[in-house]
Amino acid sequence: MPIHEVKHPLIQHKLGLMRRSNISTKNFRELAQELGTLLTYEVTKDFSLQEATIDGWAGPVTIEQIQGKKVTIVPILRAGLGMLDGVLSLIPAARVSVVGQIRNEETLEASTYMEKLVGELDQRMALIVDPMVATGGSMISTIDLLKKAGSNEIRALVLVAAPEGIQKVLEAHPDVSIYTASVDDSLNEKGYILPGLGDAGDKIFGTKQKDV
Ligand SMILES: O=P(O)(O)OC[C@H]1O[C@H](OP(=O)(O)OP(=O)(O)O)[C@H](O)[C@@H]1O
Ligand SMILES: O=c1cc[nH]c(=O)[nH]1
Ligand SMILES: [Mg+2]
Repeated sequence: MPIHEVKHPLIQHKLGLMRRSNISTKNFRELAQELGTLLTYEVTKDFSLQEATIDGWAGPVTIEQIQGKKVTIVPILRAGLGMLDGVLSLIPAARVSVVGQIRNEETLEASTYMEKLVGELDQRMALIVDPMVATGGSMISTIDLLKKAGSNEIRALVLVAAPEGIQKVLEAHPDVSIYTASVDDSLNEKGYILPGLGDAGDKIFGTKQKDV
């Protein structure tokens, strides 16, 4: 299924806390990382296990391991950095491919300003992280460039997604699965998600808090 709205109580509780209008930068940042971790738990649920026999304290023991699963985490700058450490806490050996996308606040079009990808993308699952899918432009542009560079297995972890953006992403890339803490209601006239979180980048980095 390409869209997974993860209804785990911890995820819903923490997302609810992030929606408070008076939340501090510190608290917003902590919750974004924690949700990054919890969504990673969900997105890795179908990773396959292989048996291996190791030396245990009482002799040989058969254990199960995730083997041969290469992953690259792809934070979309800036706001995706706010979830990166949370994802890395569960997949510490993952390589990180950084993509910078900035949305023009007038036209709402995304443009790429940075692209630093790891090698062997055709052999890795790419996990894109960004708190928001609003119009979907930043996500589509990121998936486009990953595919051009060789990615063939892509999943996205987001905190809040608008129905309009989900539809656009899945029309453009039906093979990509999106894991989100919430499918929200709509976009406002400025392209912000309702009820949403406000401007996620500004809240994570402590830059200007504007009314959206
Ligand atoms: O779905 P879209 O309409 O493209 O909007 C979503 C994008 O907007 C935000 O980034 P922004 O461009 O504000 O950059 P920032 O992370 O540096 O604040 C957000 O983090 C997404 O990347
Ligand atoms: O609601 C939104 C939409 C785009 N970017 C954000 O940070 N928030
Ligand atoms: Mg922003």
